[in-house]
Amino acid sequence: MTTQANNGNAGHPLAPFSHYFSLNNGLSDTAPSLKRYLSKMAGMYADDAAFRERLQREDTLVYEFHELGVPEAAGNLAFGTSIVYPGKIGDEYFMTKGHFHTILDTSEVYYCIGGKGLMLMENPEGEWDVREFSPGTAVYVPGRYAHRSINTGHEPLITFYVFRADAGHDYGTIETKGFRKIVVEQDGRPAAIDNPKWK
Ligand SMILES: O=P(O)(O)OC[C@H]1O[C@H](O)[C@H](O)[C@@H](O)[C@@H]1O
Ligand SMILES: [Fe+2]
Repeated sequence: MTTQANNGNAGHPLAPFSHYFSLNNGLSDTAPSLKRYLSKMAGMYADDAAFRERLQREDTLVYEFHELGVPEAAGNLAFGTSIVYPGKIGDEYFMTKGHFHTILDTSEVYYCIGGKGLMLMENPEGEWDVREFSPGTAVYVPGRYAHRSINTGHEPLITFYVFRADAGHDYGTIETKGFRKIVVEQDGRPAAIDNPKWK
């Protein structure tokens, strides 16, 4: 049985609820997913020519995620699944936009259900890291770290995430500066290299 989140009364405790996500494709059949198509990611990939060429052919679905609308109140947790599809723009793997949390100090956990990939992370102090996703691996994204999921495999990368519901998403910093590193295929393997566009 699946019951929906009670979206009202921010600041009041939610009633208990449960929700279904498929272990096969990460999707829920009881709530719509938010879909991010390639056209929403202009300027984010290093190879602008490859981006334009792909977009002319098709506005590909790069990733989608379930967001249940848990009120952004202190004490609540937001959770759901995220599915990044396999593909590349030039040599750079399909990925999420990535974001800092508006409340910079708030962390997040991702648990990989399917596929293969990396979590790319960096903080304002310039420290960065990549952690591998494979089914069964949980990745802890500490507070202060911007984070981007990257699919380095040939199947959808499916993760389940949980974070403080009032954390907020800061996309502007990544949209204007980018991540310090990008992940590209080199000699058939993923490699984190300096982002030529990083400002
Ligand atoms: O927000 P993006 O960087 O586009 O990534 C998409 C989504 O990925 C994960 O599922 C996060 O937990 C969500 O909070 C996020 O919105
Ligand atoms: Fe996040």
